[in-house]
Amino acid sequence: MTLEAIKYENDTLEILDQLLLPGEHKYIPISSVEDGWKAIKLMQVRGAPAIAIVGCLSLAVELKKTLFSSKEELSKFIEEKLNYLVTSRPTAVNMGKAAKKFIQKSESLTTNSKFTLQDMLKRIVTAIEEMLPNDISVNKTLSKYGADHILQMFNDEPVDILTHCNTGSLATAGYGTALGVIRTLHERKKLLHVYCTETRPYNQGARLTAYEHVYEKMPATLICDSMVSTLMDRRGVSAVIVGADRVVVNGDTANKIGTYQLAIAAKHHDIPFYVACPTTTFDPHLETGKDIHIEERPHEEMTHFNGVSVAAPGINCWNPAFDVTPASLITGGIVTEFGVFKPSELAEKLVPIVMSLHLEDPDHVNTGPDPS
Ligand SMILES: CSC[C@H]1O[C@H](OP(=O)(O)O)[C@H](O)[C@@H]1O
Repeated sequence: MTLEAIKYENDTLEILDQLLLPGEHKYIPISSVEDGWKAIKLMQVRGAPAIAIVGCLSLAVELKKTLFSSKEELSKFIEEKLNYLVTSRPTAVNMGKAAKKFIQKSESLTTNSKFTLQDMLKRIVTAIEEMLPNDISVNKTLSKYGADHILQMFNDEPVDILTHCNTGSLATAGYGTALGVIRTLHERKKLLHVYCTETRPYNQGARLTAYEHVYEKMPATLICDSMVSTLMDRRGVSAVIVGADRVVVNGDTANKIGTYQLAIAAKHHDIPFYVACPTTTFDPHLETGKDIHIEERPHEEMTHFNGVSVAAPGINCWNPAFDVTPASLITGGIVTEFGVFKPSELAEKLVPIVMSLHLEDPDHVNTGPDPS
């Protein structure tokens, strides 16, 4: 049983307030898109997949209690609300892709006269609700591929893994991406030890990943971000696996700040470095990582801890929430639900898959650029 970041039952949406973890385990209601936007912006819920799921479910909740007079009015409402949700956190691509997908679906249903207003509302809400089980299923599939790939590299011997930030059930619908691979290794009794970094300044590792490890009794050790190179030098790890917020066509990857230097250290120590993400985190429209918008967050996240100042008052700060790891440092591969790819394989092998995915939508009518 994993921790549950998102609860959606009987048309009611609640999220685990991750700002309070690990000290307090409290669910808060999300009753509108505005509630969803604020919770994502404040990082009460975070993690690329979870952001998209909570954002879209907040729309579903609001749709169910709003009256519309026409399909055109409904379609306009959906487009406005989804585009607003995308502004909450710009770096992760998942919310933007989900918005494109559902806006296109809404436009298709509006123009297709065989669907009534009620049909359209039901199909949009159902498609949003399906994000939850789909995410868990996709995470379990990619985790299997990732664990298989790592174990194949180490002759099926148990491995030591290093990970960064939080990519587990608190960042997704319930299983996890990089932490999903670690979970699978643990389930197969092939996880010797997992090291998690504290992940300054928001401390997703110390507060969230360590919480998941302890909750599930995984053999885990917390280290400071600054200890990574010494860990690799003095104790050694078999592989590093991290999540992603946006992977682009050449394999460059935006992920939590600190990932880039983790990859440099892994390269120096000849340790395979993996990125694990569902294809909802893959952006087929950006060729390289130089064009990825990196979110900068409030200085207080660096200068204060639980409201207590831990830095010299008045000092200037720079707080980019993410960095971009060049494809050349992702030496293990990019782990997806379609398999593990070298960064150099993405353009030829993954882009066609991702670009065709939306064609499987039964409501898809080619009314504009693909949402992938
Ligand atoms: C599967 S979560 C992906 C990604 O999201 C996290 O960022 P944040 O906590 O700011 O939302 C982190 O970069 C994870 O690797």
